[in-house]
Amino acid sequence: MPAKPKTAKPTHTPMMQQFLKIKAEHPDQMLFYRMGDFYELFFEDAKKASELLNITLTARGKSNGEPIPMAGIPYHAAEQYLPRLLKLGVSVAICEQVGDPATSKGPVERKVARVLTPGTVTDDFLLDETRDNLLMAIFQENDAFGLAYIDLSSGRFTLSQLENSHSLINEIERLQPAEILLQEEQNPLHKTQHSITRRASWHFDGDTALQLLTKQFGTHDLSGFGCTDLPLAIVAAGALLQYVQETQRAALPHITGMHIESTDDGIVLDAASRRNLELEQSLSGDHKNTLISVLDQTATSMGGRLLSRWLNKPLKDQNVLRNRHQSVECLIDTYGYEDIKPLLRQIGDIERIVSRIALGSARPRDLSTLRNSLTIVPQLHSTIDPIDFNYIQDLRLQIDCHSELLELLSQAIINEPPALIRDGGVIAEGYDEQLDELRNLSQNADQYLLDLETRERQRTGISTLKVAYNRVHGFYIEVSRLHSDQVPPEYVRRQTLKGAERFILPELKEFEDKVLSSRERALAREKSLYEKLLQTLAGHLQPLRTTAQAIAELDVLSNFAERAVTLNYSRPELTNKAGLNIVESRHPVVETTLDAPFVPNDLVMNTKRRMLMVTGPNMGGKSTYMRQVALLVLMAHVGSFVPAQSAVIGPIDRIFTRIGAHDDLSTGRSTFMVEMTEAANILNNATSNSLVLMDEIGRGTSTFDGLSLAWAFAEYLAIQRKAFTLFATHYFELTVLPDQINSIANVHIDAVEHADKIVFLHRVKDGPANQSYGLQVAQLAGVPKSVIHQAQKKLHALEAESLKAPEGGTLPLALNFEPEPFHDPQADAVKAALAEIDPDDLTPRQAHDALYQLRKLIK
Ligand SMILES: Nc1ncnc2c1ncn2[C@@H]1O[C@H](COP(=O)(O)OP(=O)(O)OP(=O)(O)O)[C@@H](O)[C@H]1O
Repeated sequence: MPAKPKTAKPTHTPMMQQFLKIKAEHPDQMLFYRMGDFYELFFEDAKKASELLNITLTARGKSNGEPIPMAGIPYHAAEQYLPRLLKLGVSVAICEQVGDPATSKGPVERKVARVLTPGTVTDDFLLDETRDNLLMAIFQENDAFGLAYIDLSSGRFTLSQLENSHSLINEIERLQPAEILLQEEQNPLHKTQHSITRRASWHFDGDTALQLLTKQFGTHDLSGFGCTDLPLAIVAAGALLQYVQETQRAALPHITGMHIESTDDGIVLDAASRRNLELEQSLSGDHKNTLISVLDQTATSMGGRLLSRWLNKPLKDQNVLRNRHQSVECLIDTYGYEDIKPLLRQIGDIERIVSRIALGSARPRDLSTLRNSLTIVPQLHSTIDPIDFNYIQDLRLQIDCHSELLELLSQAIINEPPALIRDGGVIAEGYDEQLDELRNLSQNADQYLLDLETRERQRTGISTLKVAYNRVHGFYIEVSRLHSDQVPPEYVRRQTLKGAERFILPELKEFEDKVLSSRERALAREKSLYEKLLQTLAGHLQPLRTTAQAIAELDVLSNFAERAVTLNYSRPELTNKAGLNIVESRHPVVETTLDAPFVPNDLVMNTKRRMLMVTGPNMGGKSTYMRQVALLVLMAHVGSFVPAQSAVIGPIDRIFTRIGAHDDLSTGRSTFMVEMTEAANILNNATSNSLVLMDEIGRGTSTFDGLSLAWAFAEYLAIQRKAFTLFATHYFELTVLPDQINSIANVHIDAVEHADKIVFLHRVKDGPANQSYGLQVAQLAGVPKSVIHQAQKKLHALEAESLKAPEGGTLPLALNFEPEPFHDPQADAVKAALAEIDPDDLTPRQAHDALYQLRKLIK
């Protein structure tokens, strides 16, 4: 909730009135109000900040008789607190003192200098270098949605139009925006964990959007961007641009156009599949044991972010993918990746630096990093030169040396500049004559003062005379009280202390003015040179950005090359012939976590073998097998090599997964409901080019219902949808399906029983499994022996009954057992022994012995 200060009343101090006026303009942001060396927060903002940041809540003055809640943070600590607030989805308005306190009547003039919101920050310390920071706007009309999103720190601006809320949720899940703009009264997201900013309806207007966008891009209309038939997306883009302009309060020269994204470009992965395949986040919620944790050894943060974008948007275009695969192969063959990597490691985040240059907020170290990075480019060129492949050579051309800029930066910025331009010391000597002169003047002051001190000591004969400086009195001459009567008449007394007296000289005063003003002038000169430098650099945004993007791509490709060599991946072959033929495939993540060797497995699917019914013991490796196929297909479609000996992959349009069961508490859906919703999506949308993973569908309900549903789903997918489906199940009844439907085949994961124990072979073989080994696995898991014993009895009874069932009725389900008490063999033995004992017949000695015997039975 935004802070709601009461309307300004005359009872407020002038400063509080000023605060309330500014706060009224920023009701949705936490207002950091600068007072001297602190940012102060008042009213609700103070309470919220104290809670979120764990800072002390105090009070200042009174409002309507009540103390005003207040909390504060030192201004230099803001960089520690701001990221925490933004991460929690809180937007902040930073209000600075702009007037001079010395000359102000009443409170010093203040203005909001910056508005920081989770989706619009671009400062290094507020961003996660490994991921894009996206601001998204959504506009809804009936069931359709216009979507626009921007990564402000790269200027990448993208639009799309979506047909239903399902696609919208998928896009949000894929993009993970830091902040979402929604029209006030629209609520297409219901409960969401993303940070939402509500905007008034008039921000979502078609005409305004058109005007704003054409003005920003300097175009007559938007036809050049190919979005004229995307009216909803344009509305969203307009609302988004308006918000960015409002929060940045600066020109946005790096936002030069928009890119239209169509869901047809890539392989569609819905939100559930994205989660199930653990691409960037494991099911337990962390980064460990995810696909990206295995695949990402990129050398630059730009490369890391590009890899993440690629993984989240696998492509269908086989030409682009072949280029990537071929590039990876060339980088391996020439060992180019080995030489490129150490060079790339020395390259900074040019992409983000360029955006900060565009926004005028680049810091001195951004410029030195840019300079140091550009210095590496010639070496990078000579490493790439021998690689004889067009695609790589095109990248080389895009990576420009920017020699002019490099020279400019080398001359302008000192080697290791300070973090901020505020105190100067950034511009190098020799860059600007005037600056050098002013600096000389102030630097030579020390020598002048030493000379003056020596001269005056000689002239007055006072050997303890000193020349010194303080902020109140400026430069002065100090003489001990003992000698104060020896000072010459032109000394003007300034201050009398206990043991000393301080004087000034007209000459000293004159010098002081000159030095101090030269310092100020040097600083002002330096700041203006810095501004000019930023402006010059801003004239080269596009070529710099092209360089950054090409470096990022080269990084990802050499990363793929290195991963392929290190992890023994091979180049996939993409064909137009439907099907998958994979030899000796492995799970890219599981294989890195095992101590034992991973057992590789083959997979053959084609138009005659569209569905594989996968059976086998629990823990046998069914889920692993199915997931590894999906991951391998996905990896091939981002340009990576794959963990297999060979892989021939036909066209794939979507990957669907229905794996695992969990309650979706945020939307109030039970495990079974989640399972059925995901299954419904698959049944409705899978095509003959889709890859579908169905893992133990139906287990969330009664056996009859579950089996019937699984059966019907399998039939529908095989006959109606003709999708390439891996269907793992424990319902053995389903293994008869291949007899009825030609395109279904049975495979099973092998296991053997050895000395009463199950041994998992993890090997996929043709045909159905002959046993499920559920009890053995339960035993392995530590289920008490008595329970296993009881289960065995039930199992035998069930099997016996099922054999008696009429022909075709293989279901051992219609059995009606009387509930039986559980038997504990130990308890039975003790009971039997006790029954044997007649207490009246025992001597004390025999009773004692009997007790010992009984005790032994329960060991
Ligand atoms: N091909 C393999 N090579 C080596 N180990 C494997 C292989 N496949 C699976 N495993 C190991 O077996 C474990 C269980 O695999 P998985 O979860 O895939 O079994 P499952 O058959 O799906 O079990 P359940 O039916 O209980 O869900 C994995 O965590 C992994 O450690």
